[in-house]
Amino acid sequence: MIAEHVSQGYGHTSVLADVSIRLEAGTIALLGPNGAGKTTLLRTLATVQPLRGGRLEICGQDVHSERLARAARRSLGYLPQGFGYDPAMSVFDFVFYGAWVRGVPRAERTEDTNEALSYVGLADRAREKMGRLSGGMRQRAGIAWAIVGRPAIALLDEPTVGLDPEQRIDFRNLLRGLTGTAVLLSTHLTDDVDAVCDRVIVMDKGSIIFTGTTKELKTKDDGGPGNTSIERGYISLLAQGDRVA
Ligand SMILES: Nc1ncnc2c1ncn2[C@@H]1O[C@H](COP(=O)(O)OP(=O)(O)OP(=O)(O)O)[C@@H](O)[C@H]1O
Repeated sequence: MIAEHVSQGYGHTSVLADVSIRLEAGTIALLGPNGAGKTTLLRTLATVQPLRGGRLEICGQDVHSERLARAARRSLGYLPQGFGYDPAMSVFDFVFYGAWVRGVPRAERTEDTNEALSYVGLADRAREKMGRLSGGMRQRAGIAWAIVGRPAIALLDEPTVGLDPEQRIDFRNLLRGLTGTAVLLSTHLTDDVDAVCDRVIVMDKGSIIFTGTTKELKTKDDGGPGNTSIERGYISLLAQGDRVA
């Protein structure tokens, strides 16, 4: 996926300005303070919100019309923050519905749903109602929704929010297994970044202020506030932005 000079907003408010990114197989963290524009960027890349400016290419196809966006969604798994679900729906039906939304061919939907449920360790809970799952299991069902049919790209908006430490470790192991998928993971938690991400994008005030490897982010550590090298590197980048502004 390639996004070039993308701008986005709501009504008269401009949120993203001149954002360019390239996603390839591997896990990329999207870090940024509240209101930086992470959700807006993920929604834009997921083609939920049409571009205001710039260009979006998904799997080699320039997505400049609703028809092309619909076709591109076949290659995209998008898990919104606090995703909605019908509590009375079974886990199987929830993920199966994800396959339908994505346009997975009818003949492959059941097998793909079972595969995604096995992947996230919920095969034995397939008949359970969504409303009866624990927070961690519900989040795993969300991941199954996002990866059913093995999309080339998975866009996950704060998937570790509300998970306890053990569930977060589980989640990281799941992500490590998603080889071949380009995963963009929005998070506030810098330990998630160190544990599973190859690359990091840092956003602030609607712009990208850093793109690089986790190792490169650590070199921004200036010994200031923060508990880990990544956290200090991240905080120092945000502070530099504030000094320039
Ligand atoms: N539907 C909307 N209508 C108007 N403004 C919005 C809407 N959604 C988001 N915004 C504004 O866009 C800006 C970016 O919000 P966004 O949710 O993309 O940031 P974020 O980095 O995901 O924040 P958080 O970490 O809190 O989820 C904020 O100023 C927000 O108030």
